[in-house]
Amino acid sequence: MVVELEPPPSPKGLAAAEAHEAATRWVRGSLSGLYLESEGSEIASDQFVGGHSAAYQRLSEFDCSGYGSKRGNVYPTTKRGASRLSPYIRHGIITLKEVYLWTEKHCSDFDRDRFRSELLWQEYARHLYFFYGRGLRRPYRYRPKDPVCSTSTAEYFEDEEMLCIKEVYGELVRSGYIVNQSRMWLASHATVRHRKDWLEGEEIFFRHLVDGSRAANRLGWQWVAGYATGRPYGFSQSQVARYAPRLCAKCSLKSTCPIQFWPETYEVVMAEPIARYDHLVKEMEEMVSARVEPSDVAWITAENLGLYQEVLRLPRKEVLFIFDEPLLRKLQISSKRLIFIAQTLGEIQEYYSNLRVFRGDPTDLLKDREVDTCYSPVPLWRRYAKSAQLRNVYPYPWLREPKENEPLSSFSRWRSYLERGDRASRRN
Ligand SMILES: Cc1cc2nc3c(=O)[nH]c(=O)nc-3n(C[C@H](O)[C@H](O)[C@H](O)COP(=O)(O)OP(=O)(O)OC[C@H]3O[C@@H](n4cnc5c(N)ncnc54)[C@H](O)[C@@H]3O)c2cc1C
Repeated sequence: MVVELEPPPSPKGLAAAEAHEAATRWVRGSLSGLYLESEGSEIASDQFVGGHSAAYQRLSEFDCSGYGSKRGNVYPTTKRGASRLSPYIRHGIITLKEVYLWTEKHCSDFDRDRFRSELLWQEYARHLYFFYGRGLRRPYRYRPKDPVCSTSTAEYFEDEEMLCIKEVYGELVRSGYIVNQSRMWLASHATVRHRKDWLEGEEIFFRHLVDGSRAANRLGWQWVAGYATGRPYGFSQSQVARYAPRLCAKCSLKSTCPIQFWPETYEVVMAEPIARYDHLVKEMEEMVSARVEPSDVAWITAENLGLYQEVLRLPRKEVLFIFDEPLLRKLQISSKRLIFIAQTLGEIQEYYSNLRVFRGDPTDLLKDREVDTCYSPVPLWRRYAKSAQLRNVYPYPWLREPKENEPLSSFSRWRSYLERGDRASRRN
Protein backbone atom coordinates (compact mmCIF):
# COMPACT_ATOMS: atom_id res chain seq x y z
CA MET A 1 0.00 0.00 0.00
CA VAL A 2 1.23 3.49 -0.83
CA VAL A 3 0.22 6.43 1.36
CA GLU A 4 0.63 10.06 0.40
CA LEU A 5 2.10 12.26 3.14
CA GLU A 6 1.95 15.97 3.77
CA PRO A 7 5.32 17.32 2.54
CA PRO A 8 7.78 18.01 5.37
CA PRO A 9 8.35 21.57 6.64
CA SER A 10 11.24 23.56 5.19
CA PRO A 11 14.19 24.32 7.49
CA LYS A 12 15.08 27.44 5.52
CA GLY A 13 15.31 30.55 7.66
CA LEU A 14 14.84 28.58 10.89
CA ALA A 15 17.41 28.23 13.63
CA ALA A 16 18.78 24.67 13.79
CA ALA A 17 16.79 23.83 16.94
CA GLU A 18 13.50 24.96 15.38
CA ALA A 19 14.26 23.18 12.11
CA HIS A 20 14.99 19.99 14.05
CA GLU A 21 11.85 20.26 16.11
CA ALA A 22 9.62 20.75 13.08
CA ALA A 23 11.22 17.90 11.12
CA THR A 24 11.22 15.58 14.13
CA ARG A 25 7.48 16.13 14.53
CA TRP A 26 6.98 15.38 10.87
CA VAL A 27 9.05 12.19 10.99
CA ARG A 28 7.19 11.00 14.09
CA GLY A 29 3.82 11.65 12.48
CA SER A 30 4.62 10.35 9.01
CA LEU A 31 7.21 7.61 9.26
CA SER A 32 6.41 5.80 12.48
CA GLY A 33 7.66 2.22 12.61
CA LEU A 34 10.34 2.90 10.02
CA TYR A 35 13.27 3.91 12.23
CA LEU A 36 15.41 2.75 15.09
CA GLU A 37 14.26 4.94 17.97
CA SER A 38 10.92 4.48 19.68
CA GLU A 39 8.18 7.07 19.23
CA GLY A 40 9.02 10.17 21.23
CA SER A 41 12.77 9.30 21.34
CA GLU A 42 13.60 10.50 17.83
CA ILE A 43 16.79 12.51 17.61
CA ALA A 44 18.09 15.01 15.12
CA SER A 45 21.82 15.20 14.48
CA ASP A 46 23.46 17.95 16.50
CA GLN A 47 25.81 18.50 13.53
CA PHE A 48 23.61 18.73 10.46
CA VAL A 49 20.52 20.42 9.15
CA GLY A 50 19.38 18.94 5.85
CA GLY A 51 18.91 20.88 2.64
CA HIS A 52 20.53 22.79 -0.11
CA SER A 53 21.04 26.07 1.83
CA ALA A 54 22.70 24.26 4.72
CA ALA A 55 24.99 22.39 2.31
CA TYR A 56 26.19 25.53 0.57
CA GLN A 57 26.57 27.37 3.83
CA ARG A 58 28.75 24.52 5.10
CA LEU A 59 30.86 24.66 1.94
CA SER A 60 31.24 28.44 2.07
CA GLU A 61 32.31 28.28 5.72
CA PHE A 62 34.78 25.46 5.20
CA ASP A 63 38.34 26.62 5.63
CA CYS A 64 40.57 24.34 3.60
CA SER A 65 43.81 25.73 4.98
CA GLY A 66 45.61 23.07 6.97
CA TYR A 67 43.16 20.37 5.80
CA GLY A 68 46.03 18.02 4.99
CA SER A 69 47.49 18.19 8.48
CA LYS A 70 44.26 18.60 10.49
CA ARG A 71 41.92 16.14 8.80
CA GLY A 72 42.80 13.32 11.20
CA ASN A 73 42.19 15.34 14.38
CA VAL A 74 39.47 13.92 16.58
CA TYR A 75 39.38 15.94 19.83
CA PRO A 76 39.09 18.69 20.75
CA THR A 77 36.54 19.30 18.01
CA THR A 78 37.88 22.85 17.53
CA LYS A 79 41.12 21.38 16.13
CA ARG A 80 39.39 19.35 13.46
CA GLY A 81 40.09 20.00 9.80
CA ALA A 82 37.46 17.79 8.13
CA SER A 83 34.77 19.54 6.09
CA ARG A 84 31.66 17.70 7.42
CA LEU A 85 30.23 17.79 3.92
CA SER A 86 29.65 14.05 3.74
CA PRO A 87 25.86 13.88 4.37
CA TYR A 88 25.29 16.48 1.64
CA ILE A 89 27.61 14.67 -0.77
CA ARG A 90 26.14 11.28 0.06
CA HIS A 91 22.60 12.42 -0.78
CA GLY A 92 23.57 14.32 -3.92
CA ILE A 93 22.53 17.65 -2.38
CA ILE A 94 25.92 18.88 -3.44
CA THR A 95 27.87 16.91 -6.03
CA LEU A 96 31.43 15.64 -5.80
CA LYS A 97 32.22 17.58 -8.96
CA GLU A 98 31.04 20.88 -7.46
CA VAL A 99 33.19 20.36 -4.38
CA TYR A 100 36.13 19.21 -6.51
CA LEU A 101 35.94 22.39 -8.63
CA TRP A 102 35.46 24.56 -5.54
CA THR A 103 38.93 23.51 -4.31
CA GLU A 104 40.52 25.20 -7.33
CA LYS A 105 40.11 28.67 -5.85
CA HIS A 106 39.87 27.92 -2.16
CA CYS A 107 42.78 25.65 -1.25
CA SER A 108 46.55 25.78 -1.36
CA ASP A 109 48.22 23.20 -3.62
CA PHE A 110 49.01 20.84 -0.75
CA ASP A 111 45.57 20.99 0.85
CA ARG A 112 43.85 20.80 -2.52
CA ASP A 113 45.68 17.57 -3.38
CA ARG A 114 44.78 16.00 -0.06
CA PHE A 115 41.16 17.09 -0.22
CA ARG A 116 40.72 16.02 -3.82
CA SER A 117 42.24 12.69 -3.00
CA GLU A 118 39.50 12.12 -0.39
CA LEU A 119 36.81 13.14 -2.88
CA LEU A 120 38.29 10.58 -5.24
CA TRP A 121 38.08 7.93 -2.51
CA GLN A 122 34.36 8.63 -2.41
CA GLU A 123 34.15 8.26 -6.17
CA TYR A 124 36.21 5.07 -6.04
CA ALA A 125 33.76 3.64 -3.48
CA ARG A 126 30.88 4.50 -5.79
CA HIS A 127 32.58 2.78 -8.71
CA LEU A 128 33.22 -0.33 -6.60
CA TYR A 129 29.60 -0.46 -5.54
CA PHE A 130 28.42 0.18 -9.07
CA PHE A 131 30.48 -2.72 -10.44
CA TYR A 132 30.23 -5.18 -7.54
CA GLY A 133 26.89 -4.23 -5.95
CA ARG A 134 25.79 -6.44 -3.09
CA GLY A 135 28.85 -8.60 -3.70
CA LEU A 136 30.74 -6.05 -1.58
CA ARG A 137 29.27 -7.76 1.46
CA ARG A 138 31.95 -10.35 0.80
CA PRO A 139 35.68 -9.67 1.11
CA TYR A 140 36.62 -8.34 -2.29
CA ARG A 141 40.35 -9.07 -2.38
CA TYR A 142 41.59 -10.76 0.79
CA ARG A 143 40.03 -12.48 3.77
CA PRO A 144 41.37 -13.61 7.15
CA LYS A 145 42.75 -17.12 7.05
CA ASP A 146 40.80 -18.11 10.19
CA PRO A 147 37.11 -17.37 10.68
CA VAL A 148 36.03 -14.28 12.65
CA CYS A 149 33.79 -14.59 15.69
CA SER A 150 30.24 -13.33 15.88
CA THR A 151 28.85 -11.13 18.64
CA SER A 152 25.58 -9.67 19.71
CA THR A 153 25.01 -6.38 17.90
CA ALA A 154 23.93 -4.76 21.18
CA GLU A 155 27.41 -5.10 22.60
CA TYR A 156 29.40 -4.60 19.44
CA PHE A 157 30.93 -1.28 20.56
CA GLU A 158 29.31 -0.85 23.92
CA ASP A 159 31.26 -3.29 26.05
CA GLU A 160 34.17 -0.89 26.36
CA GLU A 161 35.39 1.11 29.29
CA MET A 162 37.94 2.77 27.08
CA LEU A 163 37.17 6.46 26.82
CA CYS A 164 38.44 6.70 23.23
CA ILE A 165 35.93 4.06 22.10
CA LYS A 166 33.14 5.33 24.34
CA GLU A 167 33.50 8.96 23.22
CA VAL A 168 33.58 8.31 19.49
CA TYR A 169 30.82 5.73 19.64
CA GLY A 170 28.71 8.16 21.70
CA GLU A 171 29.32 10.84 19.09
CA LEU A 172 28.29 8.47 16.32
CA VAL A 173 24.99 7.73 18.05
CA ARG A 174 24.33 11.35 18.99
CA SER A 175 25.46 13.11 15.84
CA GLY A 176 25.40 10.54 13.08
CA TYR A 177 28.90 11.71 12.19
CA ILE A 178 32.43 10.97 13.27
CA VAL A 179 35.64 11.87 11.47
CA ASN A 180 37.43 9.30 9.35
CA GLN A 181 40.08 8.70 12.01
CA SER A 182 37.42 7.73 14.59
CA ARG A 183 35.70 5.47 12.07
CA MET A 184 39.00 3.67 11.64
CA TRP A 185 39.44 3.35 15.42
CA LEU A 186 36.06 1.74 15.93
CA ALA A 187 36.33 -0.51 12.90
CA SER A 188 39.86 -1.62 13.73
CA HIS A 189 39.14 -2.15 17.41
CA ALA A 190 36.21 -4.40 16.59
CA THR A 191 37.62 -6.34 13.67
CA VAL A 192 41.39 -6.39 13.97
CA ARG A 193 41.76 -6.54 17.75
CA HIS A 194 38.58 -8.39 18.70
CA ARG A 195 38.05 -10.32 15.46
CA LYS A 196 34.37 -9.38 15.36
CA ASP A 197 32.39 -9.79 12.18
CA TRP A 198 32.79 -6.59 10.15
CA LEU A 199 29.33 -6.85 8.66
CA GLU A 200 27.75 -6.26 12.07
CA GLY A 201 29.83 -3.14 12.59
CA GLU A 202 29.09 -1.93 9.08
CA GLU A 203 25.38 -2.29 9.80
CA ILE A 204 25.65 -0.28 13.04
CA PHE A 205 27.51 2.49 11.21
CA PHE A 206 24.98 2.44 8.40
CA ARG A 207 22.12 2.79 10.87
CA HIS A 208 23.63 5.80 12.63
CA LEU A 209 25.66 7.70 10.06
CA VAL A 210 23.79 10.55 8.42
CA ASP A 211 26.20 10.01 5.51
CA GLY A 212 25.74 6.22 5.66
CA SER A 213 26.28 4.74 2.22
CA ARG A 214 26.81 1.10 1.35
CA ALA A 215 29.54 2.15 -1.05
CA ALA A 216 31.85 4.13 1.26
CA ASN A 217 30.90 2.25 4.40
CA ARG A 218 31.64 -1.18 2.98
CA LEU A 219 34.86 0.04 1.44
CA GLY A 220 35.87 1.69 4.75
CA TRP A 221 35.28 -1.49 6.75
CA GLN A 222 36.93 -3.73 4.19
CA TRP A 223 39.90 -1.40 4.02
CA VAL A 224 40.37 -1.31 7.82
CA ALA A 225 39.92 -5.06 8.17
CA GLY A 226 42.60 -5.57 5.52
CA TYR A 227 40.29 -7.12 2.93
CA ALA A 228 41.10 -4.41 0.40
CA THR A 229 44.87 -4.29 0.72
CA GLY A 230 45.88 -7.42 2.60
CA ARG A 231 47.12 -5.24 5.49
CA PRO A 232 44.72 -4.84 8.43
CA TYR A 233 44.83 -1.37 9.99
CA GLY A 234 46.02 -1.53 13.61
CA PHE A 235 44.68 0.80 16.30
CA SER A 236 46.59 1.48 19.50
CA GLN A 237 47.02 4.20 22.12
CA SER A 238 49.48 6.04 19.89
CA GLN A 239 46.71 7.23 17.56
CA VAL A 240 44.68 8.50 20.52
CA ALA A 241 47.71 10.37 21.84
CA ARG A 242 48.22 11.96 18.45
CA TYR A 243 44.68 12.78 17.35
CA ALA A 244 42.90 13.29 20.69
CA PRO A 245 45.80 14.23 22.96
CA ARG A 246 43.91 14.95 26.15
CA LEU A 247 41.61 11.96 26.15
CA CYS A 248 43.83 9.36 27.79
CA ALA A 249 44.41 11.57 30.85
CA LYS A 250 40.66 11.47 31.54
CA CYS A 251 40.28 7.73 30.97
CA SER A 252 39.73 5.41 33.95
CA LEU A 253 42.06 2.94 32.22
CA LYS A 254 44.89 5.43 31.78
CA SER A 255 47.38 3.34 33.74
CA THR A 256 46.07 0.01 32.45
CA CYS A 257 45.40 0.91 28.86
CA PRO A 258 44.41 -2.29 27.05
CA ILE A 259 45.53 -0.97 23.68
CA GLN A 260 48.96 0.29 24.66
CA PHE A 261 50.49 -1.95 22.01
CA TRP A 262 49.55 -2.79 18.45
CA PRO A 263 47.03 -5.56 18.08
CA GLU A 264 48.17 -8.89 16.84
CA THR A 265 46.77 -8.98 13.36
CA TYR A 266 45.65 -12.02 11.42
CA GLU A 267 47.01 -13.71 8.40
CA VAL A 268 45.09 -12.90 5.24
CA VAL A 269 44.73 -14.99 2.11
CA MET A 270 43.27 -14.19 -1.30
CA ALA A 271 39.48 -14.08 -1.25
CA GLU A 272 37.33 -15.94 -3.73
CA PRO A 273 36.57 -13.57 -6.63
CA ILE A 274 33.21 -11.82 -6.47
CA ALA A 275 31.12 -11.14 -9.54
CA ARG A 276 31.81 -7.89 -11.33
CA TYR A 277 29.17 -6.42 -13.60
CA ASP A 278 31.00 -4.54 -16.33
CA HIS A 279 27.96 -4.79 -18.61
CA LEU A 280 26.32 -2.15 -16.38
CA VAL A 281 28.36 0.56 -18.11
CA LYS A 282 26.68 -0.14 -21.42
CA GLU A 283 23.29 -0.54 -19.79
CA MET A 284 23.70 2.81 -18.01
CA GLU A 285 24.86 4.55 -21.20
CA GLU A 286 21.89 3.20 -23.10
CA MET A 287 19.48 4.26 -20.40
CA VAL A 288 20.75 7.81 -20.18
CA SER A 289 21.22 8.42 -23.89
CA ALA A 290 17.78 7.34 -25.15
CA ARG A 291 15.85 10.59 -24.81
CA VAL A 292 12.14 10.74 -25.59
CA GLU A 293 9.39 13.29 -24.99
CA PRO A 294 9.74 14.30 -21.31
CA SER A 295 7.25 13.00 -18.80
CA ASP A 296 5.37 15.52 -16.73
CA VAL A 297 6.33 13.54 -13.62
CA ALA A 298 9.82 13.51 -12.10
CA TRP A 299 10.91 10.87 -9.57
CA ILE A 300 13.70 11.87 -7.19
CA THR A 301 15.51 9.52 -4.80
CA ALA A 302 17.72 9.74 -1.72
CA GLU A 303 20.81 9.42 -3.95
CA ASN A 304 19.93 12.61 -5.81
CA LEU A 305 18.37 15.32 -3.69
CA GLY A 306 20.00 18.31 -5.37
CA LEU A 307 17.86 21.33 -5.99
CA TYR A 308 19.41 22.05 -9.37
CA GLN A 309 19.67 18.51 -10.69
CA GLU A 310 18.80 18.02 -14.34
CA VAL A 311 15.54 16.18 -13.75
CA LEU A 312 14.12 19.20 -11.92
CA ARG A 313 15.00 21.70 -14.60
CA LEU A 314 11.96 21.11 -16.80
CA PRO A 315 8.52 22.19 -15.65
CA ARG A 316 6.66 19.13 -14.31
CA LYS A 317 3.19 18.48 -13.04
CA GLU A 318 4.51 16.40 -10.19
CA VAL A 319 7.79 15.64 -8.46
CA LEU A 320 7.65 12.35 -6.52
CA PHE A 321 9.68 11.16 -3.57
CA ILE A 322 8.95 7.80 -1.96
CA PHE A 323 10.07 6.70 1.49
CA ASP A 324 10.70 3.03 0.75
CA GLU A 325 8.63 1.43 3.48
CA PRO A 326 9.69 -2.24 3.11
CA LEU A 327 13.36 -1.23 3.00
CA LEU A 328 13.20 1.20 5.93
CA ARG A 329 11.23 -1.25 8.04
CA LYS A 330 13.97 -3.79 7.50
CA LEU A 331 16.96 -1.44 7.95
CA GLN A 332 15.71 0.45 11.01
CA ILE A 333 18.10 3.34 10.46
CA SER A 334 18.21 6.14 13.00
CA SER A 335 15.71 9.01 12.85
CA LYS A 336 18.76 11.31 12.49
CA ARG A 337 18.99 10.44 8.83
CA LEU A 338 15.24 10.59 8.19
CA ILE A 339 15.08 14.02 9.82
CA PHE A 340 17.95 15.16 7.58
CA ILE A 341 16.14 13.85 4.47
CA ALA A 342 12.84 15.39 5.61
CA GLN A 343 14.52 18.79 5.95
CA THR A 344 16.03 18.44 2.50
CA LEU A 345 12.64 17.59 1.01
CA GLY A 346 11.09 20.47 2.93
CA GLU A 347 13.42 22.86 1.19
CA ILE A 348 12.83 21.26 -2.21
CA GLN A 349 9.12 21.75 -1.64
CA GLU A 350 9.67 25.46 -1.18
CA TYR A 351 10.96 25.65 -4.76
CA TYR A 352 8.79 22.88 -6.22
CA SER A 353 5.35 23.13 -4.71
CA ASN A 354 4.35 20.17 -6.88
CA LEU A 355 6.51 17.86 -4.72
CA ARG A 356 4.48 14.86 -3.55
CA VAL A 357 5.87 12.65 -0.79
CA PHE A 358 4.78 9.04 -0.22
CA ARG A 359 5.55 6.08 2.00
CA GLY A 360 5.15 2.62 0.58
CA ASP A 361 6.69 0.22 -1.89
CA PRO A 362 8.20 2.24 -4.77
CA THR A 363 7.31 -0.49 -7.27
CA ASP A 364 3.61 -0.06 -6.45
CA LEU A 365 3.72 3.66 -7.14
CA LEU A 366 6.00 3.59 -10.14
CA LYS A 367 4.37 0.81 -12.11
CA ASP A 368 1.40 3.02 -13.02
CA ARG A 369 3.22 6.24 -13.79
CA GLU A 370 5.55 7.30 -16.55
CA VAL A 371 8.42 9.16 -14.93
CA ASP A 372 11.69 10.89 -15.70
CA THR A 373 14.47 10.37 -13.19
CA CYS A 374 18.20 10.49 -12.59
CA TYR A 375 20.36 7.35 -12.81
CA SER A 376 21.57 5.97 -9.47
CA PRO A 377 24.48 3.56 -9.23
CA VAL A 378 22.89 1.38 -6.56
CA PRO A 379 21.35 -2.09 -7.02
CA LEU A 380 17.99 -1.22 -5.50
CA TRP A 381 17.50 1.72 -7.84
CA ARG A 382 18.11 -0.57 -10.80
CA ARG A 383 15.50 -2.98 -9.46
CA TYR A 384 12.92 -0.22 -9.15
CA ALA A 385 13.88 1.27 -12.48
CA LYS A 386 13.21 -2.08 -14.16
CA SER A 387 9.76 -2.29 -12.66
CA ALA A 388 8.94 1.37 -13.41
CA GLN A 389 7.66 3.03 -16.55
CA LEU A 390 10.75 5.15 -17.09
CA ARG A 391 10.76 7.66 -19.90
CA ASN A 392 13.96 9.68 -19.55
CA VAL A 393 16.89 8.82 -17.30
CA TYR A 394 19.29 11.68 -16.69
CA PRO A 395 22.99 11.01 -16.07
CA TYR A 396 24.28 10.44 -12.57
CA PRO A 397 26.68 13.26 -11.56
CA TRP A 398 29.82 11.14 -11.58
CA LEU A 399 33.12 12.78 -10.85
CA ARG A 400 34.56 10.28 -13.33
CA GLU A 401 32.36 8.23 -15.64
CA PRO A 402 32.83 4.50 -15.02
CA LYS A 403 34.38 2.58 -17.90
CA GLU A 404 34.35 -1.11 -18.66
CA ASN A 405 37.42 -2.92 -17.35
CA GLU A 406 38.74 0.00 -15.34
CA PRO A 407 41.20 -1.31 -12.73
CA LEU A 408 39.56 -1.34 -9.31
CA SER A 409 41.87 -3.66 -7.41
CA SER A 410 43.26 -0.75 -5.39
CA PHE A 411 42.66 2.97 -5.02
CA SER A 412 46.19 3.82 -6.11
CA ARG A 413 45.95 1.69 -9.27
CA TRP A 414 42.59 3.25 -10.11
CA ARG A 415 43.92 6.75 -9.50
CA SER A 416 46.98 6.18 -11.69
CA TYR A 417 44.67 4.90 -14.40
CA LEU A 418 42.63 8.14 -14.18
CA GLU A 419 45.78 10.25 -14.29
CA ARG A 420 47.06 8.40 -17.37
CA GLY A 421 43.69 9.10 -19.03
CA ASP A 422 43.92 12.80 -18.10
CA ARG A 423 47.43 13.09 -19.51
CA ALA A 424 46.39 11.38 -22.74
CA SER A 425 43.38 13.67 -23.20
CA ARG A 426 45.54 16.78 -22.58
CA ARG A 427 47.94 15.61 -25.32
CA ASN A 428 45.08 15.13 -27.83
C1 LIG B 1 34.90 2.24 8.62
C2 LIG B 1 34.58 3.42 7.75
C3 LIG B 1 33.26 3.63 7.36
C4 LIG B 1 32.93 4.73 6.54
N1 LIG B 1 31.61 4.90 6.17
C5 LIG B 1 31.29 5.94 5.34
C6 LIG B 1 29.94 6.14 4.90
O1 LIG B 1 29.02 5.38 5.23
N2 LIG B 1 29.69 7.22 4.09
C7 LIG B 1 30.67 8.07 3.68
O2 LIG B 1 30.37 9.03 2.95
N3 LIG B 1 31.95 7.87 4.06
C8 LIG B 1 32.30 6.85 4.87
N4 LIG B 1 33.60 6.67 5.25
C9 LIG B 1 34.64 7.54 4.67
C10 LIG B 1 34.99 8.79 5.48
O3 LIG B 1 35.24 8.44 6.82
C11 LIG B 1 33.90 9.85 5.44
O4 LIG B 1 33.52 10.12 4.11
C12 LIG B 1 34.39 11.16 6.05
O5 LIG B 1 34.83 10.93 7.37
C13 LIG B 1 33.28 12.19 6.02
O6 LIG B 1 33.61 13.33 6.74
P1 LIG B 1 33.95 14.71 6.05
O7 LIG B 1 32.92 15.08 5.04
O8 LIG B 1 34.15 15.68 7.17
O9 LIG B 1 35.31 14.33 5.34
P2 LIG B 1 36.42 15.21 4.63
O10 LIG B 1 37.73 14.72 5.15
O11 LIG B 1 36.14 16.64 4.72
O12 LIG B 1 36.34 14.70 3.13
C14 LIG B 1 35.57 15.36 2.13
C15 LIG B 1 34.73 14.31 1.42
O13 LIG B 1 35.56 13.31 0.81
C16 LIG B 1 34.93 12.05 0.92
N5 LIG B 1 35.78 11.15 1.74
C17 LIG B 1 36.66 11.52 2.68
N6 LIG B 1 37.30 10.44 3.16
C18 LIG B 1 36.80 9.38 2.52
C19 LIG B 1 37.05 7.97 2.57
N7 LIG B 1 37.98 7.45 3.36
N8 LIG B 1 36.32 7.16 1.78
C20 LIG B 1 35.38 7.65 0.96
N9 LIG B 1 35.12 8.98 0.86
C21 LIG B 1 35.81 9.82 1.62
C22 LIG B 1 33.58 12.26 1.56
O14 LIG B 1 32.62 12.43 0.56
C23 LIG B 1 33.81 13.54 2.33
O15 LIG B 1 32.62 14.25 2.57
C24 LIG B 1 33.95 5.59 6.09
C25 LIG B 1 35.28 5.35 6.48
C26 LIG B 1 35.58 4.29 7.30
C27 LIG B 1 37.00 4.08 7.71
